[in-house]
Amino acid sequence: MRIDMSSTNADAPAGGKRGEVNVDKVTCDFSGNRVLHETDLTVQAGEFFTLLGPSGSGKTTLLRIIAGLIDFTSGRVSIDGSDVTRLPTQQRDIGFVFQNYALFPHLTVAQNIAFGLKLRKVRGAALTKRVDEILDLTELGSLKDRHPSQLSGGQQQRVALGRALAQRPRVLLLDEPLGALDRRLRQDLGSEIRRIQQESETTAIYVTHDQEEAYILSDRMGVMEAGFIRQVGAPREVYSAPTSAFVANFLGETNTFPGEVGGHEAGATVVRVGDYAVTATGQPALKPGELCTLSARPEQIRLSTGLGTVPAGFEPVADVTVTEARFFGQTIRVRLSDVNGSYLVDLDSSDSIPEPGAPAVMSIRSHSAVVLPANR
Ligand SMILES: Nc1ncnc2c1ncn2[C@@H]1O[C@H](COP(=O)(O)OP(=O)(O)OP(=O)(O)O)[C@@H](O)[C@H]1O
Repeated sequence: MRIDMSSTNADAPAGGKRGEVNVDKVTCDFSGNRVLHETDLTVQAGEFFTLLGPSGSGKTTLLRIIAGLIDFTSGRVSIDGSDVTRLPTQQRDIGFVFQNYALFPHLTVAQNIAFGLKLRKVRGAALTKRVDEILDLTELGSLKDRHPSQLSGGQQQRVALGRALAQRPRVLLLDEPLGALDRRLRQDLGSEIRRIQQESETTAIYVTHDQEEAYILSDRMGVMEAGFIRQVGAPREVYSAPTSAFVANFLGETNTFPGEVGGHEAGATVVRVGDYAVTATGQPALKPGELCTLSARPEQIRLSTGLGTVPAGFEPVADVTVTEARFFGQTIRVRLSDVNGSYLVDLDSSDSIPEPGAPAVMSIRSHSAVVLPANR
């Protein structure tokens, strides 16, 4: 279903979709503490962009600055090329969804959705048509006469989403909207949010600390730490090519090995780890002899019993000892260690389960590990 986007609200800029957001060198201080540092961000019109990061990294602050809810120290926010830095929230043409649904308890689902439209003087047939469109989009038609107290958490959040979209905002801002729901519902409603965003062609900026949610939903994501956006990219790109140890670790389990750059060949970086040499990607500017860290995801690593049994296409990186092996259904999760630290490898569930104390060789798929600057 395509939703009619013709609107009395701000129309699309000539020749394009609406809702491009630009954040330009935004700095924010609270009581003398800097919580955002000269932050730049561009979210394309129609894009689903996620701000992902640990608690306190500045995600909500940045979202609220885009919304116009916070006075910040310096910088500029624009939507569709117009500077909105000094424009009040209600004139920014923005929709919000928060963790606590904030529905009007005395109004039905349909009345909640109609509320903002009525404030904007939408009446009669136009009002009914738009409310029906939103009930279709959010698949709430059969619940339209219920009150919020008669709905599940997931249904209430769909009403909140519908209410936010009813006025065809240029940008939809969502702050941990699935935070109060259980895991299963989070996945289902996450997919729903993505579908609704795509069908309504609305730019979405979504805040979460849950990387799985970010993967499922996002066209691109920005990973935040301590008031900085550390890396921006498509989920797969950021997962497989992190540019810092923080991003590598925050986006999932990873193994790190202290190494030294051996040289560069054919666009790859050869890293020496102890007596071994591994072909990896990233950091072409590091010079031979410079210290670095090699980072590899558990699924990029194989275990073997000796050098003669390293699989084709893999390169040995460390001689280790098995410390623990556990069956996890789809995988066997093996913990290992050597003098440099501990590691994690996922084996296929059909592999044999290694015994604790057994020696093993870890090897990495060629060109799959990432080189990071040392100590980052
Ligand atoms: N009104 C405020 N006054 C003072 N400090 C604040 C205020 N709001 C946020 N902060 C601080 O700013 C920093 C960033 O907070 P923010 O809420 O943006 O983080 P977050 O990444 O969204 O975290 P969470 O996932 O826990 O919501 C934190 O250190 C927080 O304590």
